[in-house]
Amino acid sequence: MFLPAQPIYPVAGIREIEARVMPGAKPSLMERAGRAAAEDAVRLLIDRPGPILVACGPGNNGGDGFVLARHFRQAGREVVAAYADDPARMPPDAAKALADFRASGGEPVSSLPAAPAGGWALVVDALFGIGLTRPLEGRHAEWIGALNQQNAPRFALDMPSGLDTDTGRVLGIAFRATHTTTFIALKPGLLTLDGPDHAGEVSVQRLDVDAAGWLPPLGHAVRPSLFRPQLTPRARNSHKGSYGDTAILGGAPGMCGAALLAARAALWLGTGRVYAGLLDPRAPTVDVSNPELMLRPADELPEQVSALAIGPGLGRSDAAAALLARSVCLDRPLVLDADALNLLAADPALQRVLAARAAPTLLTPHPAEAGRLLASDTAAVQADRVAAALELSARLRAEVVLKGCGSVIACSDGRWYINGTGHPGMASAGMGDVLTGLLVALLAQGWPAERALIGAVHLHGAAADRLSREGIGPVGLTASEVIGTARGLLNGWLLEAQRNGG
Ligand SMILES: NC(=O)C1=CN([C@@H]2O[C@H](COP(=O)(O)OP(=O)(O)OC[C@H]3O[C@@H](n4cnc5c(N)ncnc54)[C@H](O)[C@@H]3O)[C@@H](O)[C@H]2O)[C@@H](O)CC1
Ligand SMILES: [K+]
Repeated sequence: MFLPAQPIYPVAGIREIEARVMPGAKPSLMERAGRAAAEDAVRLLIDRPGPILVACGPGNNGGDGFVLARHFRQAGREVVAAYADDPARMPPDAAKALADFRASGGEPVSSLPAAPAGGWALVVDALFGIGLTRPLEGRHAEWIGALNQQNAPRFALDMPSGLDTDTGRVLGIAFRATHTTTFIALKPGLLTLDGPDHAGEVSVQRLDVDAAGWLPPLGHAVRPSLFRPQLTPRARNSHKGSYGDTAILGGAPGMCGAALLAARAALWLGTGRVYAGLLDPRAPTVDVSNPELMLRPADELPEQVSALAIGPGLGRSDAAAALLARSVCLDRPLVLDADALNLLAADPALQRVLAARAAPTLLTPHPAEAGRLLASDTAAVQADRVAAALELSARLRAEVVLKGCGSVIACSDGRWYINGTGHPGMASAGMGDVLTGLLVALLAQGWPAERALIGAVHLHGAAADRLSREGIGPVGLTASEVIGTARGLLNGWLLEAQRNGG
C-alpha cells in the first residue's frame, strides 16, 4: 500500500539521464524500451487474436516502435508497421531498429492501412515521444485522427503523440491511449492537464536505469508514503487540546455554507476544537447538523488557535480584507483559499507581508486564482502548471497546490509533486472548501506544512475515487459526501500503518 514515491522528470531531465546512461548501455536503451513495451502489451492489453498495427514516427520513438514490432513478429504475431517519413533522416538507433525489423522479414507500409475485418488486436502509437516540438499537422495529424477512431486497445510508447511532455498540453491533436508505457521515469505531461485524458493507464518501465541515482529528482508523484511518518497512533493519554484548535474564517452573507463545509471537514478529520468565524451578521449561531462546531462573529475569534484557514465564502468586502490582513499577521500556520487569494492578488503590500511570515503559509488556488496572483491569466497558468505553481510558491514563500486535473503541489525550495487521485465529479460546488478544511485539520494536529498539503490533496481525491467506485459520482457527487469517506480513509491508513509497526 505505502509504495515509494515515483520521480517525475521533464524532458531536460530525461535527456540528461539518457546522455549519462546511453554510452555504456548494452543492450541499448531502445532495445530495452521496445522489448519492455511489448511485454506490457502482452500482459495488459492484447486480449484477442488478429494483427497489430504499429505507427512509427521519424525519431527514436519510431525506433522503439520497430523494436516492438520485431518482437511481435518473432513471437509469431502478424504485425503491420506503418512508416511515412524519410528513412535517410532517421537517427542511428532508430535506423538500426528499422534494419532489424526488416531482417526479421518485416517491411513497413507507407500509408495507414484500413482495419482488417475483425479489427486490430492492438494499435500502437510510436509516432512521437519526448522529442515533439510543435503541433502535429498534415499526415501525422491525419494518422492520429485515424488511430483514435480504431475500436481496439490503443497503446502509446513513452508519450501519447501530440501531448507535450512537460506540460500535458495537446499540440494540435493527440493520440488517446488506453495505456501508456513510459520509459525510465514519469513525465509531468502524463499526469496533469490533458495528460490523464490521453495517457490512459500509465506504467513505467525503468529499463534498468536508476534515474534518481543519476539525477536527483525535484518532482514526484504523490503517494501515501510521502506522509506515512505522520500516521502515528494517538496516545491513549490525550485530550482534545492534544489535537489542536482551528478557525475557519469566511461566511459572508449568502456564503455561510462554504465556511461550514470547511469547518465540518476540519472537525471530521480529527481537530480537537473547530471555530467558524462568520462575516454574515445574520449567520446562525449553531450548526444543527454539527453542533460541535463553535460559530462566532468573524471578529470575535480566539487568536490562540493552532492553525487557521481564511477564504471559504469570504467575499471581497472591506471587512473581509481587514480580516485577511489580521490573519496574515498571526504567527500560525495559515491556509488561504478562494476570495482570500483574490484579495491578496489585489494587494501587493499584503503580498510582501505574507512572504515575510515566519509560520507556514499554504495557498490553494484554482488556475484562475493563480492567474490573478501571478498578474497573468488562466491560459498562461494552464500552459505550464508546474512552472506556474513553482513561481507562485517562490514569490510568496508559500506551499501551493494548483488545483485541477493533476493538482500540482509546489514548495518554495523548488520541489514539486503531482497528485493522481480524484476525478471530474469533483468539479462541483464546495469541493475546494472541503479541501481547505481537511488541510487545516492536519495542520492543527501538527503535521508539517508540506506533508499536510500532500496528505490533504491525496486524501480529498482518494475519497472521491472511493465514492465513485460505489456509484456515488462522478455524476452528482457532493462535497459533503467526501468528508465522511475522507475520515474513513485516514483511519484506515492509520490502522494499516499501526499494523505495519508505525
Ligand atoms: N534517446 C534515446 O536513446 C532513447 C529514446 N527513446 C525513445 O525516443 C524518444 C525520443 O526520441 P527523439 O528525441 O528522436 O524524439 P521523437 O522520436 O519523439 O521525435 C523527434 C522527431 O520528430 C520531429 N518532430 C518533432 N515534432 C514534430 C511535429 N510536430 N511534426 C513532425 N515532426 C516533428 C523532430 O524533428 C525529430 O525528427 C523517446 O520518447 C523514447 O520513446 C527510448 O528508445 C529510450 C532511449
Ligand atoms: K508515442
